[in-house]
Amino acid sequence: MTRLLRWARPALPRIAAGGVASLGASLLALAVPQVLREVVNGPLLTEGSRGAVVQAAALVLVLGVLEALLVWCRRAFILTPGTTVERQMRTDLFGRLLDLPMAFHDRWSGGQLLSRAMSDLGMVRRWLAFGLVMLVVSATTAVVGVGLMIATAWQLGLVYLAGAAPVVWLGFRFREDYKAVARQARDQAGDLATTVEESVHGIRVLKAFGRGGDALEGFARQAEDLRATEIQKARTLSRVSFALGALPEAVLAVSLGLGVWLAAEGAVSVGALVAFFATAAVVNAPVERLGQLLAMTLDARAALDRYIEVVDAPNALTDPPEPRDLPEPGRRGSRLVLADVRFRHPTAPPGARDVLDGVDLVVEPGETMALVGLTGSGKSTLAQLVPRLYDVTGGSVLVDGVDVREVARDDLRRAVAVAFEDPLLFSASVRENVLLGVDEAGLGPEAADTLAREALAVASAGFVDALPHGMDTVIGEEGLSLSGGQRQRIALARAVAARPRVLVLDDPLSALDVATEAAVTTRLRATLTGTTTLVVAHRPSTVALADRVAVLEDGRVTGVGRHSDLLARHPHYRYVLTALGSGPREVPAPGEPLDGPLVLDEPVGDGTVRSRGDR
Ligand SMILES: Nc1ncnc2c1ncn2[C@@H]1O[C@H](COP(=O)(O)OP(=O)(O)OP(=O)(O)O)[C@@H](O)[C@H]1O
Repeated sequence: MTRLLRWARPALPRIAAGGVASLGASLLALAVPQVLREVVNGPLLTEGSRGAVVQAAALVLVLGVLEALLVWCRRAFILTPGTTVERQMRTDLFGRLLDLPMAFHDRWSGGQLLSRAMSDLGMVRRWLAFGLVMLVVSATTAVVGVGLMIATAWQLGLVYLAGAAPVVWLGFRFREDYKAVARQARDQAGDLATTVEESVHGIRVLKAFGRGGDALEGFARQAEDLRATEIQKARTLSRVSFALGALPEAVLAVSLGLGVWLAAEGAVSVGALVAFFATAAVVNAPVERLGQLLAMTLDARAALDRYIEVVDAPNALTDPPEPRDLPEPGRRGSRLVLADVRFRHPTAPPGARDVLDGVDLVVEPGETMALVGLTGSGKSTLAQLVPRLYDVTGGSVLVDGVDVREVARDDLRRAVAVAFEDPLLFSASVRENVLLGVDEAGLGPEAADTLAREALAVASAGFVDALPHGMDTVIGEEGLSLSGGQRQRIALARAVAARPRVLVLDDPLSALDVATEAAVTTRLRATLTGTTTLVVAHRPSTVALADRVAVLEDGRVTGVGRHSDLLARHPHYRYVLTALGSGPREVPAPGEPLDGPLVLDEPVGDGTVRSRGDR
């Protein structure tokens, strides 16, 4: 638990003050029996003075009031620091999640991360604010109390102490048993959260395939597993709680018999006997509580372990110690070079070949290069290497001659914008979504507004004007639902608005109909002068956006050239286009066989698209 110091250090003075207050309250409780001893041995048994009894009663009252006051102080001291530590830990976790590379996020499910950020940290806070202090105070009260009991009547005190031996042994056994189930329960709760998250995310698919019942069954099974683990936890705890409750009581029964005999023999005074049992009553409560507190500590430890696993997850994709600035781009734009690039996913099975196996590609300043290859050939992977969402495992990616690993990630990602095929929009207004990659403060609200409008116009997102509040309409998960093509156009506008040096488009027009795609393509070509663009293309109409095409085959680029040239001399390119099968086919003339050759739209120099109807 010492790892918690990293976050708890600023809160330690208040926690320690709370601990001192709590300890004071417990010691005051232990002082009451000592007053009783004096009363019994003095005024009650010998002098019979009424005044002395009243004095003692007043003292007990004062001690009681002080004890209550100190308990209140403990709460006041401890309540805030726990919540502050929790907030800081949660913020650090979120910051870390944003910083960790894609390779980390590929491996971790959303539910596991969510449960670590929420319920695990809640557990740590409760332990810090209550468990830790009570554990220290209970243990100290027990030790001081037993010391007092030995001092009051040593024979009886030693009997009580002998009863502690099995308690310690039980405590160690409990620790071993409980530790494993505490961790298991937290992991299962994380899995359950993952199931909820995935099912809500994929609710459309579940409904469409009528799999709601199966999903519910699977969820119920997981929930039952979690319940069984919680029951196992409770059983383990109840065993030790029973022992911690029953053992001291049994020892007290033996002590009572022995104590009466010792008092009859005159070996201990009646006052000492009364004080011994009154102290034992005070000590028994924290001893009984120890099981609960130990369980809470082990739960908090499991929660902290899970938190630390994320916060301390290794991150190999970091900023260089001395980041370089990208040089000013040339008049025509930036040059993108992939030199002998190799890549394999960290989760790739052993023996699997590298996804990229020595890719060499040069995208000249201001040029638009389409990347074409069979499905699974590594096009998206290659595209993600440019903004450093993954790091190459060999070779290098260079923007204007500088290796992307030598540039600070924020600088690089300002220079390289990406639009993905699956456009993720945040729960925010259209305007905020479009301006995500823009330094709005530096630009001013009016210029930012104009930029957003222009970017939306380039992406042919005129539909935004018809939304209830135009650009201020909230979209995304908690806002208005948009069609796939509408979302793609907003994501494209977001990439365009960032005014990057290098634009990476991972098939961002796939959901558009051919006419809209042609309109977007034409506008993009007119806008992209001075921007170097790499576009992953799945259909010939997207290829039309490009000046040149690169063919990705077996992890290498096996051909680069104009679409028409490649079509003429690159068999794999022809095969890929045929295999994709998404290119427009010419309507066959009456009598012409239906399986005629594929006819592709061909890009012409000025960026417009001409259909090759005259084959
Ligand atoms: N996160 C990942 N972890 C492990 N392997 C992955 C991961 N992402 C992709 N792959 C594998 O890498 C290979 C290339 O995938 P990639 O998505 O780059 O292909 P692609 O050419 O873009 O395919 P498509 O045309 O279908 O979009 C595939 O074999 C895929 O299974």
